[in-house]
Amino acid sequence: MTTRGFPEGFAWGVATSAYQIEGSTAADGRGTSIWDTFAHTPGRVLNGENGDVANDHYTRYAEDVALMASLGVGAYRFSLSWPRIMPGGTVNQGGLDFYRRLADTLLEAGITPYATLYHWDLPQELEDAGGWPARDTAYRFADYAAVVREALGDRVKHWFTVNEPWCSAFLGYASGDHAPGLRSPELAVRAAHHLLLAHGLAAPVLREGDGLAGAAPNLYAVSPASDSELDLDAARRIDGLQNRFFLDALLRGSYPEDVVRDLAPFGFEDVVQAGDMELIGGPIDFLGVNYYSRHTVSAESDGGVVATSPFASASPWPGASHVSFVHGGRPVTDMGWEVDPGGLHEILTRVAKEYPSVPLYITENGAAYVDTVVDGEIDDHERLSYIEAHLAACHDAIADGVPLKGYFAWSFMDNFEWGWGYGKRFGLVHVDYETQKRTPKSSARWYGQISRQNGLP
Ligand SMILES: N=[N+]=NCCCCNC(=O)[C@@H]1[C@H]2[C@H](O)[C@@H](O)[C@H](O)[C@@H](CO)[C@@H]12
Repeated sequence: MTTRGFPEGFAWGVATSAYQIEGSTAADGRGTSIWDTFAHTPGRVLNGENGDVANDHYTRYAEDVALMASLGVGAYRFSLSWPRIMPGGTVNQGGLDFYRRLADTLLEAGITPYATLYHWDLPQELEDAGGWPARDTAYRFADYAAVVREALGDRVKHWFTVNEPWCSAFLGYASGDHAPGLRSPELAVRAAHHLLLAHGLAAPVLREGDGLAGAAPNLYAVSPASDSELDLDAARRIDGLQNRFFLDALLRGSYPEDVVRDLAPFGFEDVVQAGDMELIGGPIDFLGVNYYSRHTVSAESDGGVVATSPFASASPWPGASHVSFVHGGRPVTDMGWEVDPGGLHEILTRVAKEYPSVPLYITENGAAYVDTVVDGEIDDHERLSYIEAHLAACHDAIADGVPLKGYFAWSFMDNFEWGWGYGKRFGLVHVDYETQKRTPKSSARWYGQISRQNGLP
């Protein structure tokens, strides 16, 4: 019974990424990625875990697609492994064949494929040549996009260029929490621009013919801890670095002046070259929004950071290291992230109101909670409630005029949670890593029902 229906054709999906689920990291010509290197570096990932096997999705993809179909979801957002497709800069048909098989299996099951080209697994040889701080990497990404478009464009029509460029740039090159694990704000600001330039160069390639493309930034609602001038400025800085830097560039083709000013001490002025912003702000068919939580910030001096790995990190906030993240008094998930569905409504209505109109997808939303298996069943009511509350916020946003076209739950199944390894479970489907057994949690069955009826009770 649906009392809160969603628009006809709304895409109900689940999402994953290559390094987090595929495994088979040396199969069929795959090259090394920066996450292979990072995860195999002692002290970088909790318990020394890595993606060598992960969910063994590379060999079990048909089983996983059948499970998706049985649940009733209609769309699947996955990522392509750049080092599987272009190891050493050369086209690897063995890697492309896997994604041809995966796309064909999805289409046969009536599931629409949405492919992300970059979900953090940069080929190691490109990192060795300078990584995202090096401008040339953006041009290598455009070459990769052309190969992908040519090989898979007959099967895949929906493309996301880069996933969460904020994470790749600031967790990868400033805090060191993510691969390649560097701690240089100067490199991070260069990486942020070149990830957006990569998007700007690749989007026109992916949009040729009947291709549709966008990017998938991670956006947060941001609140000051108080209405003091210092806290208001702290919130401005974090909102600028986290949200407006990416939204302004992608949707207006310019960077916010206050953020450019805050980043000037790190050499940001020298990174942007003539023509870059026209490319970055070029036409897209939709924008993905990854939303998880709200930041509540105060102007403390401890440079507090919402941890993304269990190891000590530097600040991922160049120009705002004096900021501290405070608890807003809301329930938190197993990641320590506050549950705030109102923040999703806030972000969606803000993008719709303040930026040029563009169709939106929720490309990631979900929650990690500790799951307990009882008699082979997992009753993950907290995760189900989290998703239900955020879907209600989506429904309200649509009613308020937001052109929201779909929602992808993060994640289809438990997977490798970056610096935390396998201990943080986001999946609608439970994975027993000893046996690779998949078990739908109560949230999976519930979400499949919502998908089939295209609405909430
Ligand atoms: N300071 N600080 N900040 C902490 C912010 C970390 C933000 N992490 C994400 O948004 C990642 C996104 C990713 O696409 C997916 O691959 C991850 O599995 C999920 C769950 O973690 C989310």
